[in-house]
Amino acid sequence: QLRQNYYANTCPNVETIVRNVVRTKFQQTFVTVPATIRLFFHDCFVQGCDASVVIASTGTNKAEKDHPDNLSLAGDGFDTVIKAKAAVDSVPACKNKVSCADILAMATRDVIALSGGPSYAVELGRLDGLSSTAASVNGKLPQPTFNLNQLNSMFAANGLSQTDMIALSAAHTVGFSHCGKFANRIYNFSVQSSVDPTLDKTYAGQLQSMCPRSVDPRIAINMDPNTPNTFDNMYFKNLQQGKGLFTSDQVLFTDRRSKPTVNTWANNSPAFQKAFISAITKMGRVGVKTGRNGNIRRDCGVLN
Ligand code: HEM
Ligand SMILES: [Ca+2]
Ligand SMILES: [Ca+2]
Repeated sequence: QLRQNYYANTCPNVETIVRNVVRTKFQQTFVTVPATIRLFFHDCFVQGCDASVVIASTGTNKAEKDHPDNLSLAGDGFDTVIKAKAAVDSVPACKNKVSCADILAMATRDVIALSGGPSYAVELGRLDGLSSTAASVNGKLPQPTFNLNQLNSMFAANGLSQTDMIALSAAHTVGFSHCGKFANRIYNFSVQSSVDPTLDKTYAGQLQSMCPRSVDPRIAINMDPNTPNTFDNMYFKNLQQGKGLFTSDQVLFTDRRSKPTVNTWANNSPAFQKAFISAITKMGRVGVKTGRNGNIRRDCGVLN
């Protein structure tokens, strides 16, 4: 059972310590923001929010982070967790008292606020997981080609509603995507149309020029063409204009079941923020480890 102020007696300043590290890192590079948010998402959807995604592979174990779906997780998310853990552990009373899973949850809350998103109280009390395997990632993370039914069923498997799924998808209001993740929408889409007809034509042209056919696979582009560095409700306004980058983004507007929610949040930022806080708080409860199912990792990248 998670709760706010979980560390009030063991490490009362933990939230300040983490926030200071995250702020410094944010000032060094904006990528800290999207990298940390996505890391939290990929952690929670595989074996629950237990920092299993942070574990490094060893000679005998291929860890989650080396599964194809996680190879594009930006290093700055991992770095944020490692640095915050070091700062927490440098306080004697706090040493080995705060889980890596909770540090990731706090850092995610902090980067969202730093980039203009809503501030919220974060629930704590997760233990770190005891295993991490690439095989366990199979089928657990959504693909950019997913339709609404596929998105809904994968989020429902984690106790999240369609409304939660739409709110959480708005995390694509910050950050980057590699060209290969949406190339199918701008080249050879179908027999009828080489470009996905749900994509705005001008935007499709811009995507083609930023991502030519044989582009260097390392090239990444902003997912929000308007406010890439602000955590705002622009994501929904973009969808209304056919500027959703992935099929899984644009479908939220093209499917009549989710369109009303997109329209509401495009016009009402406070309503979006409220829904986002509720959804990310729920996501933070997925598969939480307690008792003998977890521990406090000494090194976030290595199982104790
Ligand atoms: C709804 C289904 C989702 C799909 C299909 C999806 C898919 C993707 C893909 C393909 C990328 C680009 C990765 C790359 O090429 O580097 C991406 C990036 C990102 N995703 Fe999602 N995602 C989904 C939901 C979410 C959720 C729920 C969150 C967090 C709450 C999230 C946060 C992010 C962030 C912040 C980035 C940018 C990462 C960076 O710049 O390093 N996504 N997502
Ligand atoms: Ca996990
Ligand atoms: Ca934005």
